[in-house]
Amino acid sequence: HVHLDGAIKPETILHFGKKRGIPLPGDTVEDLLELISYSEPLTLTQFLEKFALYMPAIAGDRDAVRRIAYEFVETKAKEGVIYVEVRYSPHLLANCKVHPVPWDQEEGDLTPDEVVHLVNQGLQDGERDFNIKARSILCCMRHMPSWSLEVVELCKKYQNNTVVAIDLAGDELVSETFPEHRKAYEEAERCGIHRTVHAGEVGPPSVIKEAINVLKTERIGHGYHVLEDPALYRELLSKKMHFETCPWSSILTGACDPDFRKHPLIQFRKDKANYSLNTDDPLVFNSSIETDYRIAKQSLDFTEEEFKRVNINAAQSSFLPEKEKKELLSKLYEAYGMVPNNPS
Ligand SMILES: O=c1[nH]cnc2c1ncn2[C@@H]1O[C@H](CO)[C@@H](O)[C@H]1O
Repeated sequence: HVHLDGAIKPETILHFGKKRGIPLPGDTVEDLLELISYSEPLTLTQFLEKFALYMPAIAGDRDAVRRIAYEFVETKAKEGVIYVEVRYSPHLLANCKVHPVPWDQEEGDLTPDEVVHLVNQGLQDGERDFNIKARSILCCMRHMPSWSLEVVELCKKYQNNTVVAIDLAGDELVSETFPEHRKAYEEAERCGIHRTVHAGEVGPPSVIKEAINVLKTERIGHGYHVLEDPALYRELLSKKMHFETCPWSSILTGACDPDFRKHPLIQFRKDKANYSLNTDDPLVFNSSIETDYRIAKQSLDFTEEEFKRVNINAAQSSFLPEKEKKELLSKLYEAYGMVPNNPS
């Protein structure tokens, strides 16, 4: 679980800000990070406002969009990741055929459709140069129901051309789930497009229930607040529902109590739930996968065995076609010194 637009290199933001004459809140990487990233809890809404500080430098520029995708793959390869599903909203990177045009940009000629094409190119160039596998997930935004039907159409158009799934991101407390989101997810299911939904990150268990029963989601983005509904939690445990958890993010967005002893991951681990460890928005959280692993190890007492189990869960719950999923699992079993087909 990682957002492309939350995983941009600060150097790249500075480069395009300068090149395009777009004012930024700082001239050096240090100054920029000082304002964009943070390390004490805010609310999810306050966190989401951070994107407005730097997205104008990237959105609407073809080179920038292709480059952030390419560099993303490079960063993940350096972190030792061998497979990643990166998510973003095509509309938030466009400046044409998108209403309203985001980030106070002037109208231009980069459409959401072309954004997906450019991200695909960047990801594919990255796959080739850095020798890992990258797929993408297109996000609907909670507050922008008018974009959702186009999002699912883009998923269809680019299905298996890096795009493997649809997501619903943004502030889950904004309102009830709009009918347009429901229609987009219905169409996704009909067309065999995988589905994940941000739910129970800061919202109540009812948002998770709706994601499952109405949006037919196959994974839950975050999902920490499932623990407030023990019956729902038991049901999801028995169904082996996958939770895409993001430890450091969960503290900085105010989703979870900053006291790690009370963290939902402790319960998930005890119950051997199906979950993964993820970064979410490493630019804004000034982090890498190392940060989240360190928290799991030092504050949540994770063992080597649990790390392995969690990554095998992640691969098993990935949105790859079966054959590629098997190949990914074999690589993990081999790296972890486990006997294939008989992971113990
Ligand atoms: O933790 C999160 N919860 C909900 N929405 C998020 C989170 N991180 C990022 N985004 C939202 O998803 C959009 C597409 O990538 C981002 O622009 C941001 O608005």
